[in-house]
Amino acid sequence: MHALRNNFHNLGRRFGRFRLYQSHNKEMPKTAGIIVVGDEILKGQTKDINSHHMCQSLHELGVDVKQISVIRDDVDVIASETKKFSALYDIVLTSGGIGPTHDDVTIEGIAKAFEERVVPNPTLVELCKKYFGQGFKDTPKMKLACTPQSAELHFGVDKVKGERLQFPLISVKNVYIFPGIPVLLNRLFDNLKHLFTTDDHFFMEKLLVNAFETDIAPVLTACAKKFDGAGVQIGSYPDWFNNYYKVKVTVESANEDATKAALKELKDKLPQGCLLDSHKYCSDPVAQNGVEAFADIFETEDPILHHKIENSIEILNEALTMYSLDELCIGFNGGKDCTALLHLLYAAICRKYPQRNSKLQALYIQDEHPFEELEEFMKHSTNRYNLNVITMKGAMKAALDTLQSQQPYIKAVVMGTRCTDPYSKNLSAFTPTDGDWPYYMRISPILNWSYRDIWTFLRKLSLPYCVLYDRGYTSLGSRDKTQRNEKLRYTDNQNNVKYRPAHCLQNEDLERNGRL
Ligand SMILES: Cc1cc2nc3c(=O)[nH]c(=O)nc-3n(C[C@H](O)[C@H](O)[C@H](O)COP(=O)(O)O)c2cc1C
Ligand SMILES: Nc1ncnc2c1ncn2[C@@H]1O[C@H](COP(=O)(O)OP(=O)(O)OP(=O)(O)O)[C@@H](O)[C@H]1O
Ligand SMILES: [Co+2]
Ligand SMILES: [K+]
Ligand SMILES: [Mg+2]
Repeated sequence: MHALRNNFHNLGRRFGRFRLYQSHNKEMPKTAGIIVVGDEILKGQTKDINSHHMCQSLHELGVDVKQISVIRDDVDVIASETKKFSALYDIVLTSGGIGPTHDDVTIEGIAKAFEERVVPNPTLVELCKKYFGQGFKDTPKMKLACTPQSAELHFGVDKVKGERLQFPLISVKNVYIFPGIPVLLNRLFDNLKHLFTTDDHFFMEKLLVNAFETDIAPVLTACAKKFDGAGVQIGSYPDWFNNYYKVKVTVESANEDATKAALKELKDKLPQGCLLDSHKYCSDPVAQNGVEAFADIFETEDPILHHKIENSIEILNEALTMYSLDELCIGFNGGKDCTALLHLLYAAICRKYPQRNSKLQALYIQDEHPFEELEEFMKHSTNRYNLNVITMKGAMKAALDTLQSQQPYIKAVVMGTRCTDPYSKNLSAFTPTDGDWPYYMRISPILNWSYRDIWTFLRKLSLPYCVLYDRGYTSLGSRDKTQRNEKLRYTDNQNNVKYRPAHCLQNEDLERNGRL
């Protein structure tokens, strides 16, 4: 049975794309199954990243991964799963369980699947001798030199050094046995890609859709059905935190024309206006952080905001000449104003210090009852801008007092205050804190920006902002003292109460309507 299958494989290899696949004999991409072995994964003590890496790489190579199975370190379980996968898929990749200890039984399990014995492999014995010295045979290391009888060895070549890798990948029939340690697995995989390379290639297109999944499901279902025969797969992936679209729809197949046809069908059938223009959306605005880039974008469309941006950048540059990065922090609590400001400050810092190692410091005075969504957004921003967040609890004045004693080198706080904020009418770009506050220099680069300016800036650059602003909040304080803005309330045609996003607020004077 396996000899027969292997013959088909060899045939397939020889004739390129014309391969025979089990019951059907039409042209289909090569299939794969992945078996992840390890008690530690099932116990939640280790997170499996190996299958993810394999799936990514195999997909790039045109291999259709059909299944991942996570199983425990047990000879019989490994044997039965291997037998099943080996018959179902063109290739099988296993991860883990090939070390020297009692719980490493993958080799034994795979041998059992094919009714083979585990025997010393002469090449591996030689290698182990070189690596561990003569005496290794009487130690647990001997286990590393043993394989199922029909095993083949595949030596990778280190792409950088050009040398043969020390240890080979072991395969038995169509099963490739990878080590569980991620760096070893990745090294082997990346240096042995030719084993898995196919003539196929997946053609993927994506649509970013600003509509609820429930509303587009009928169109997706119809399209998936229509193009199923052509091997087109349609995926729908909601993103709860994206501010610009709700669902990413993917269209994919091994045939470029089929992919294009299905894409066109979707574009025609999805509701008007819900597709995001890919030219207007940037998925990684932080990478495009050049200060010049902002200016260009607004120059013709909004010359007034363009001028304000340039002015803000001048203030930031001045701040960066007055204070070192150690002496400076941004007051950042996830609010919209400091989100816009953070992007500007980050760009200015990247320009002044292109080679810097130090992180931008952010001061977060954490409320007793913060919004979960705001904290979530804080975490994302921390990663996105590589921030060093100094979190202080308690009332603002007291928190600043504590900051002074704990981090005495901080001298100035860059803030997203605008002159329409309470008590801020008479602030200027550099104003020390009031007499009854701990002494800091307050730097306010966006004082003269309007509410509208903030939203134009954030949305034009596709910057991520806290999702609460998409749900009717227009200004954020503590959870117990902040509500949605009633000006954004409406009832939809099914009589449900809904709120428009913050950027739709027309009358800017009502920004703080939801603040109690
Ligand atoms: C670093 C820092 C310094 C501040 N300095 C002052 C100050 O000198 N005088 C003042 O009245 N408020 C000061 N505040 C408080 C702010 O003006 C404002 O009340 C606070 O950011 C809350 O704004 P919100 O009510 O819009 O949420 C300061 C806040 C921070 C984070
Ligand atoms: N808890 C805090 N921790 C650190 N900085 C803060 C905090 N609260 C306010 N700030 C600073 O003061 C600025 C003004 O606060 P404000 O609440 O008006 O703006 P925001 O939080 O950015 O947005 P929004 O007006 O939508 O709440 C912020 O942009 C930020 O720089
Ligand atoms: Co504000
Ligand atoms: K889905
Ligand atoms: Mg706020």
